[in-house]
Amino acid sequence: MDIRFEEAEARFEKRLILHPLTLSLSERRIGVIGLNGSGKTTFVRMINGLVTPSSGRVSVNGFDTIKDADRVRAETGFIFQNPQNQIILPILKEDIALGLKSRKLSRELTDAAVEAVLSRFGIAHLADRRAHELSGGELQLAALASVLVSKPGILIMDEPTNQLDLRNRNLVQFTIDGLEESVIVISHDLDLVADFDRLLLFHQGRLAADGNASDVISRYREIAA
Ligand SMILES: Nc1ncnc2c1ncn2[C@@H]1O[C@H](COP(=O)(O)OP(=O)(O)OP(=O)(O)O)[C@@H](O)[C@H]1O
Repeated sequence: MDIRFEEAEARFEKRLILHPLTLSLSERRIGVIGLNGSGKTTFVRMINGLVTPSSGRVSVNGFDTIKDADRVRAETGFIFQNPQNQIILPILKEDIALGLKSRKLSRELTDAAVEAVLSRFGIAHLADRRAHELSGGELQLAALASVLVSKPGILIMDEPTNQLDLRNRNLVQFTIDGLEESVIVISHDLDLVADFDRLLLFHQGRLAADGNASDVISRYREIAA
């Protein structure tokens, strides 16, 4: 994974939301923390091109998020804060197959890929269930399957343990820990990111700390106090 921000800033209308930022990301597990409204979601949305820089540049594995938007979307899977918004078709296996549509695979290969990704997350038994019948934790795993079926190398997750009970939260943590893909996770759940390779702390639209987890979490505790 090679993500680069070069003096990249984000504005909504004229308001500066993310101050010009220059950094490179290559670690396998990166956490993004900070107070509500500090700019975390805006930052991760700049990585997959959902938010484009109003000046400066963002690139993912050498692809510019504006000029090569399609390539950037293919490299980065995005799991939104509410996984129910991620699942479009009512039946889970059909929704997951949707992620493979652009590949124009045969029915057999599509079915095999869907089965494989559902098994990977231990939810093959939910293949024929309706998405709205799933529990929060099952839905979170289903959202992971629906994104990873198209094999993006980078996974971005916005508060993946939000609203989950302890068991499902642990399940999601265990799943993240076992992923071979690079992951960038926004979380207010500090235990989730405490052993990540690198943490970024945002505060008032600026990168306030960047480094190993214990140092950055300490800084966050000072800011929040
Ligand atoms: N589409 C938008 N239009 C205008 N302002 C926006 C938009 N999206 C976000 N903002 C503003 O940008 C700032 C940063 O928002 P952002 O969602 O990036 O914060 P966050 O750190 O992810 O917050 P939270 O922890 O509450 O999810 C906030 O003041 C927010 O109101």
